[in-house]
Amino acid sequence: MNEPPLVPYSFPIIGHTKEYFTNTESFLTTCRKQYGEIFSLYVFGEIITIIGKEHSFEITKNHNDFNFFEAFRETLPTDSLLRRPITFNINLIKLVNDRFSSTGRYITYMNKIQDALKISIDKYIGECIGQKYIKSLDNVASQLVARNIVSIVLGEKFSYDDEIVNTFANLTTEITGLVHFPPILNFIHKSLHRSLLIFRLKYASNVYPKHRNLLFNKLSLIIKQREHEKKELGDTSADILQMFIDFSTKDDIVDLQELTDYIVEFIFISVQATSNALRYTLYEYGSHPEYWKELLEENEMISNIVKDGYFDLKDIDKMVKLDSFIKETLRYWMPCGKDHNIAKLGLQHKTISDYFTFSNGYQVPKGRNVYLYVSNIHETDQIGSTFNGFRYVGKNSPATRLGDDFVPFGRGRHAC
Ligand code: HEM
Repeated sequence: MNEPPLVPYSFPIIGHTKEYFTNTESFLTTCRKQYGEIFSLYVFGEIITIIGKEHSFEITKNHNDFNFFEAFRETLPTDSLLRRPITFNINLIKLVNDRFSSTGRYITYMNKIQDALKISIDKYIGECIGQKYIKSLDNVASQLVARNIVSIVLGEKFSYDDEIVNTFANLTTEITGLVHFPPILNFIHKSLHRSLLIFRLKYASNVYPKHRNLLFNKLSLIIKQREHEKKELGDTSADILQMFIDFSTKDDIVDLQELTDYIVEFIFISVQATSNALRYTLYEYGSHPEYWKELLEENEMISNIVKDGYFDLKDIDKMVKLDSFIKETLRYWMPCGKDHNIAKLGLQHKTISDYFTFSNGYQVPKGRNVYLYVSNIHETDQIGSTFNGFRYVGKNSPATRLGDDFVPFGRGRHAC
């Protein structure tokens, strides 16, 4: 019997490295024209498979054969750093589902978020009477998001603690900065690249120990304070930190190392993606003055009817133009970011069954890394595709609604 065909793979990337890194988009489009919706490349000693829009849903709908999460755990620096069992991630996801869904308790944090935003805006931007120059939007966006997360997770009091806000803001970027270099050692053996990453993270830089020690020390103080203030704390059911403390408590003793790891992991999942989304939205806003008037009018209209100075979810739902503008930004930029080298590929998956067979008969073997060709799925790779900030107005398609053609938050069982 004939073996079903494996996904065809093209020329080694090394021969085309310059083209690949200088103009990934046109390189991938050329490959797609040549090989179709599924093709593989030989990148730094490893074969990777790339899937365009026609077959992407087969992956996202077949999470039993393709495990995003395993790949996520294998590639996130936290896996090498923390080495926690799978229950650790399950607990974390349970907490996020319970506390952060828009229908659930998220509403409890709305005022905290707005207070934290006001502090950050005053501190990093201030009054804008004339024009202002923001030196690093990247820093400002991470500080804005980090302060919110600190306020929600550790409590409002800590949103004034700049040391802790800085750690929340910088931990992910500084660590991913350390691990972003091409896996050239794959040519010798795959495990060498991984070993080098772990070495760089753990021993060759003090970035991780510095942030971790700060978190550990602050958390031990918080735990001691909580012991004293037990009665005054009252109902802690909306308290995220308490949930992390409960996960880390055995026989009435809090394992502070484990608690610190929960906070580190939470920073990884929440801060960078959100501050990237904010930064990208501001870039698009800045470069499209034609939208300013309408977006401001919508905002002013809703701000004028807000009574106690805080927006609630209903007010925010009324900002349909802003929501559409954000969704269009995410379509262009996420989940990979236009500014990265391998910008157009994202949501890495790994085959976990012996073989995965696509509807066109092609197969990928076990262990193969598969990437979604996101700009193809989002159709931003099409000639003539233009940014249309109000594309989704009146379409009943909010930024949080996922679909086969909109994957910034992933798709399927492990979607954000
Ligand atoms: C604009 C902001 C964000 C973006 C674009 C984003 C994007 C993503 C993406 C692409 C995934 C992978 C989905 C997949 O496997 O298909 C993911 C997973 C996840 N995200 Fe987000 N995320 C954002 C904000 C957040 C925040 C603020 C939190 C926490 C409060 C969070 C918690 C999670 C968790 C727990 C997972 C893992 C889900 C699972 O494996 O079941 N994300 N996110």
